[in-house]
Amino acid sequence: MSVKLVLRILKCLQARYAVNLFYTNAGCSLVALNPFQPVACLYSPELMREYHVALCPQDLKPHIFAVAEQTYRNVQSQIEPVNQSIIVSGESGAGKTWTSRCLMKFYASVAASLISPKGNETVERIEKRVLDSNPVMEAFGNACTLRNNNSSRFGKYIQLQLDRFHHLSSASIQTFLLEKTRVAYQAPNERNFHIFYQITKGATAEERLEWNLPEGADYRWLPNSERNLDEDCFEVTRDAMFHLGIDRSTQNNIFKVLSGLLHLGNVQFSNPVDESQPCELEDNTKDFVKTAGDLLQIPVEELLESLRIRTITAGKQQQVFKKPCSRAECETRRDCLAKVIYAKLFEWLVLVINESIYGDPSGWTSFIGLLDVYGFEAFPENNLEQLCINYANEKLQQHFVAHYLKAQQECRLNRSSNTDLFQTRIEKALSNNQCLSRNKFSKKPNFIISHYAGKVCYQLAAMVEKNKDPIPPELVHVLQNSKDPLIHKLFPVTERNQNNIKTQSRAAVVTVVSKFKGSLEHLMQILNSTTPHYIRCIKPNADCKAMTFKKEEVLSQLQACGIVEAITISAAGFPISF
Ligand SMILES: Nc1ncnc2c1ncn2[C@@H]1O[C@H](COP(=O)(O)OP(=O)(O)OP(=O)(O)O)[C@@H](O)[C@H]1O
Repeated sequence: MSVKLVLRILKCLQARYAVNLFYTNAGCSLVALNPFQPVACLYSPELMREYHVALCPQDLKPHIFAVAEQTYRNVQSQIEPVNQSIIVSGESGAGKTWTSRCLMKFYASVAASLISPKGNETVERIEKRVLDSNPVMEAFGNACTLRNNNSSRFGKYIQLQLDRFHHLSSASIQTFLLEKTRVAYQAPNERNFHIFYQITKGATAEERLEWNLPEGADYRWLPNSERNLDEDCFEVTRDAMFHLGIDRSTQNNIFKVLSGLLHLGNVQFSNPVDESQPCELEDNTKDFVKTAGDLLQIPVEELLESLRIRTITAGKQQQVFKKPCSRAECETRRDCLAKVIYAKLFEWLVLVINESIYGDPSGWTSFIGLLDVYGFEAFPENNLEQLCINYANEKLQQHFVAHYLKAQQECRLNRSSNTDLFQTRIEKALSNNQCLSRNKFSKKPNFIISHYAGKVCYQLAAMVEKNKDPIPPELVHVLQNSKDPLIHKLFPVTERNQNNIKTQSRAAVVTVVSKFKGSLEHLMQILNSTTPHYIRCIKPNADCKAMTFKKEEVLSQLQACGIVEAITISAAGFPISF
């Protein structure tokens, strides 16, 4: 592509940014530069109205409301495909969540139903419930990272469903790939999910007593809690949960379980003197395991056994042996227990939110889908998470290219049982694929994929294990036996696994990739049946500073979101409108 054109695009974006023009049309996409400061009236109700009543919203300044209004009018026009989707993409901190929230507010305002759902004024309006899903999902699914104080650690697709009068009648939410490892591990200078800080900072004296959270107590899984963020506001989360139908007693139950996880994180093991014995508990952590057991309503002996002892069934007689776990295994089990509880809790919350905003399909005739998806990622070390994210980006880019430029790209991913075999299978499956290579100079097993946005080297170590995401059956068993009503609901005893640890361990493993691929394919089917609109969020500088535009950083993002590539493929190039 011509260097001149790239420079022209950059110059244009920079000039506009300098005079507070954050949105620019680039052909079929809207480029959204993050202002990193509040901009007066940029999202006011008056401005929403202006775009809503405009004769031709596209003639007004480029804005996300112009995209939103155009999308809404497409639905009203009833021209096939009636259903619409807005794909909001960009790297961490670029402004996807902010943009999605503003789009939801726009639709909650312009597509507000004239009467309350079910004709009952006391029932919370659907628009409010849809908006209330944001603080709840953000409290449980967002965290402060090096790149963004309020980073979404999951992908989200929300479908706003409209009735035949084009009023918002219901909605549904689908989430992808929650970064559950964060519960038990936070990178230096990063934090755990916001909700943990909200409960430790915002609980009342009475709740502190009940949840066993004394003021100023230290938790290993709660780093950097001295940093106070706007996102630490517990009351907002609680109110939103309440409006979504999660009553105070269930909330109490949730927070108690979360406190149990914090105590679990403080449990430390030490090697036993006699190796045939289970690991010992470090002296200063004995109280933590007891409190964790109390809060999770699991007898402490059972909890300790599930963390320290593996059950093996062997021989013709199917004899059951018990083998003490090593210290590292105990720690992995402790972390796994926390992750599995948190992931199930998040899944359950999404289910509750969906129930609260659900509408019978006979009540809606069209929809507008908003996809807030993590952008292309390339770190010094990349693993399964990046592979999944970049695979999703490949799919979306393919969709973008196919939709506008009718070109094709392919990138494949398989699963296997161990690192070497996996490497061999990848190489075999893709032997004729020029997009695959390997860093032969690295001692670590790896493979490189040439994505549309650049090459990424993936480390194979632990990838296969991460993909299987194994949960020791003893942990499932102990959770199924918990007396806590919420945990009981999250881990029901099914007929298949009742009292049968062996069956659980042999149960078909649904890998992370196969699950992710399945939901992605489902999503792509939906997107393919809609008219797509693209909003490409760009982070003008990595330091999140206002009024700072770094050309190289913007350029690499334009490349990563495919705008530069799209212009390259398109001989004509995209028009840029001011
Ligand atoms: N339009 C905007 N106006 C003012 N500030 C903004 C705007 N968009 C984003 N920001 C600022 O940038 C921060 C990061 O934005 P946001 O959380 O939406 O990023 P993101 O792309 O969703 O990141 P992640 O992928 O990590 O979740 C916000 O917390 C906010 O401070």
